[in-house]
Amino acid sequence: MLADGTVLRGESFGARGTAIGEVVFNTGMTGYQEVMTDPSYSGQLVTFTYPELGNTGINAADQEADRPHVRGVIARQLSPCTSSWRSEGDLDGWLLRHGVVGIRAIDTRALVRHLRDGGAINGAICSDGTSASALLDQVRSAPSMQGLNLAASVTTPNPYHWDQPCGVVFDARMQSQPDCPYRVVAIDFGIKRAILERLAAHGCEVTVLPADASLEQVLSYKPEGVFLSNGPGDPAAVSSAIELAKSLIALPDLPLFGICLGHQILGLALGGTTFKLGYGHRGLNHPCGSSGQVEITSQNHGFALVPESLPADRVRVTHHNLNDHTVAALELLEAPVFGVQYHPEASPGPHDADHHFARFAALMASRR
Ligand SMILES: NC(=O)CC[C@H](N)C(=O)O
Repeated sequence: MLADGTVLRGESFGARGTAIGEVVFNTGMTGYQEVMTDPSYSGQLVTFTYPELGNTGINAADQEADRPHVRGVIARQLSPCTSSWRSEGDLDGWLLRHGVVGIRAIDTRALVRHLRDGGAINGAICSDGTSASALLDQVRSAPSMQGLNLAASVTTPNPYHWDQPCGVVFDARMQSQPDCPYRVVAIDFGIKRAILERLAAHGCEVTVLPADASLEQVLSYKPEGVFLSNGPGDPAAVSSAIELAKSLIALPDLPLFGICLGHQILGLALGGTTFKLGYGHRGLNHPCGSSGQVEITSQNHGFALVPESLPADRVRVTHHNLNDHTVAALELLEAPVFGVQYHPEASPGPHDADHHFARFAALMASRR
């Protein structure tokens, strides 16, 4: 049920119950497990446009966090294959174990057209017999994504260390090992594991700190570079991080790199503002670029920076999303600071944008 009263009927899978959240859609043709475990999807009911989910089961290597973070899953159909080679079992049983409510046999194409025309909207998946009128009341009283700080609910409670690249080596340009690893502090607003793996593949030894880390805490690790992670919710609501970013930008010559929510926080710290996109960018084939250079990118965001709000004398927009010309990446002219709205770590998605990690490593290398 959507907040506008639209009702679609299907069959339950995963856990039974009621899940209320923002209904969005992802157009990727691979990577359902990575999407479901990406903390940036917290609070969302994700409609998968790919018509069949579950054919590769659940695998340890595909986890972006140690549990699913989507609030609910909306599918056309589940794969009938349930063979036993899968390391952690099948999608249905995994969602059940983690209490995530799913619905299948939904006309996902009709639902996506509805969301595309009307915008992302709150909704519910319900398989516990709640009456339609009670459900609609619950959906209509659920908070809007705008103004929600969800980073606090998914960040790590304690600092931890990460220095493991993933087992797969794609291409020599996609890794580098300096004699001594770069000391990086990453602020965790809901960090994906693949980001930590890509930082490690480019020679970083990462200390991950909670979302509310102070400037003193960050500097106590003597970082050569600071990374601001992806994360769920409204970037403008993560005020402590915006203040932290302002202080980091003001330090002389410290490389700073932000991805998705981290990129939005950099823009906000530079005096910019964000707005909510109609239905967001969630998929694996978004063309981004400038000056004739295009990369195909993995995306998952519902907010974006207002281009005119960025101080033109300090900030250069280096990439635009070529579908709608929104801001896709920026750099600060006076300091080694840059952010990308899309996901260079992919997972899932194409690896075209991995060079952003190499750029961060190069900024640190040149300051040694
Ligand atoms: N993947 C992300 O970091 C998402 C950022 C933010 N929550 C948005 O939806 O725009």
